[in-house]
Amino acid sequence: MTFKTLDNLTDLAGKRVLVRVDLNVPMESGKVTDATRIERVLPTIAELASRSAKVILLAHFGRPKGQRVAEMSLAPVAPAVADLLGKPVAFADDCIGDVACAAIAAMENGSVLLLENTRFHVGEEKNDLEFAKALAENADIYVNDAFSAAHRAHGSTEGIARLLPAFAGRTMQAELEALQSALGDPKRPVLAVVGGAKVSSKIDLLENLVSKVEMLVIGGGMANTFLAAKGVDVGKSLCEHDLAGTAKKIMAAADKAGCDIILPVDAVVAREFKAGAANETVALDAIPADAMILDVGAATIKSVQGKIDTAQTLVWNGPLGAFEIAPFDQATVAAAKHAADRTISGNLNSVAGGGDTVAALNHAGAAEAFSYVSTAGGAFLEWLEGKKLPGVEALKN
Ligand SMILES: Nc1ncnc2c1ncn2[C@@H]1O[C@H](COP(=O)(O)OP(=O)(O)O)[C@@H](O)[C@H]1O
Ligand SMILES: O=C(OP(=O)(O)O)[C@H](O)COP(=O)(O)O
Repeated sequence: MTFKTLDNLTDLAGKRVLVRVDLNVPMESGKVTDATRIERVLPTIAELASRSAKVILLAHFGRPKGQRVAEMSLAPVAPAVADLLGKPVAFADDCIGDVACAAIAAMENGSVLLLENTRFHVGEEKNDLEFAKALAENADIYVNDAFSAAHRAHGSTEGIARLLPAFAGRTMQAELEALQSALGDPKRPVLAVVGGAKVSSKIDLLENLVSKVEMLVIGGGMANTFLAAKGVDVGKSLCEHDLAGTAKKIMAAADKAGCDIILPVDAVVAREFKAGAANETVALDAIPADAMILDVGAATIKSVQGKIDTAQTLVWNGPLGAFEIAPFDQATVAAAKHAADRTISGNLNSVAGGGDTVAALNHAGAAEAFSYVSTAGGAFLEWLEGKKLPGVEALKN
């Protein structure tokens, strides 16, 4: 590794250490429903606190686009971090300016403070120098432990690393080492499963991914955009119709690269996005105009399991359906269990990543069996493509 780690830091007593963590955790009614990302950053926080630093946590939540959106406040996450850490975590209502400055000035050595969502400021996503300077002026040292946000060139992931002495946290270090050992030279054939809801931010990745893997299953909300591009009427499903051209380009690139793209052949549809909503499994030419696809159907599950059987390596980001609301978790759970079984029997190297994907694997009881579970989704897909991640690059000497 070409960057400095916590091992390169000496005499931390009283130092203000700004630690970028990824607290973009799944939440329901103000409660954290999957704490994996929090658990992963505890070693860095605990180590810095035990070395008497003032530990200032910096993170984003959701995509508020520079606005103060109450539902995207990090305030409810502070007690969840405190519970798992076993010590108090104070909260400041802003990440820069007087509020942040006063909260940091009040810190004792070895204490922990969480600052409000960095994305409440437009300067964060613009990677604005003034915003990064406003963050940096409250600290002596910067530590980045958010591998899962390292594909974003934002003020708190990239800009600030150029303004303060910058170090990789324990999780950043561990994620890069683990991904290299699991996927640096993967056994082939490699199967990628990509689903979920972040269609526009992940679809471009697929164009390069098809030249790195032999098979690509597209499920979840992502599949709807591909189905629509192929002329399927997807009704009221989550779908980015304006990305039809991109979807076609990816299918053409896959053809050229010899990558087998597997799209759903049937769909579970409902008229409401809620647990227990009345639903039916239909063929693709029978999706009602007033319904939405919330999961892939039984025939698709079978086909995905068949692909898992032929793969030596599995890379998975994004659930196959809206797994948080039963019964639309069925395909994700069935595929996860199947991959877990094959991993346990020694036939598959399985790597999964992404905040919701990890939650889905935990929900399926399959996470423990996977060869490696990364906290990162988009970042690990970009890493897999061989792209340089701005948050990692900025840490290099
Ligand atoms: N067909 C679908 N329609 C709507 N939402 C879906 C569908 N399939 C999956 N999702 C949603 O995708 C979300 C996860 O996607 P994403 O954020 O891309 O994954 P990750 O965080 O693992 O990278 C979940 O909240 C899930 O409900
Ligand atoms: O949840 C995240 O990424 P993921 O959905 O790819 O796992 C990260 O916190 C990055 O969030 P972003 O995709 O809104 O920049």
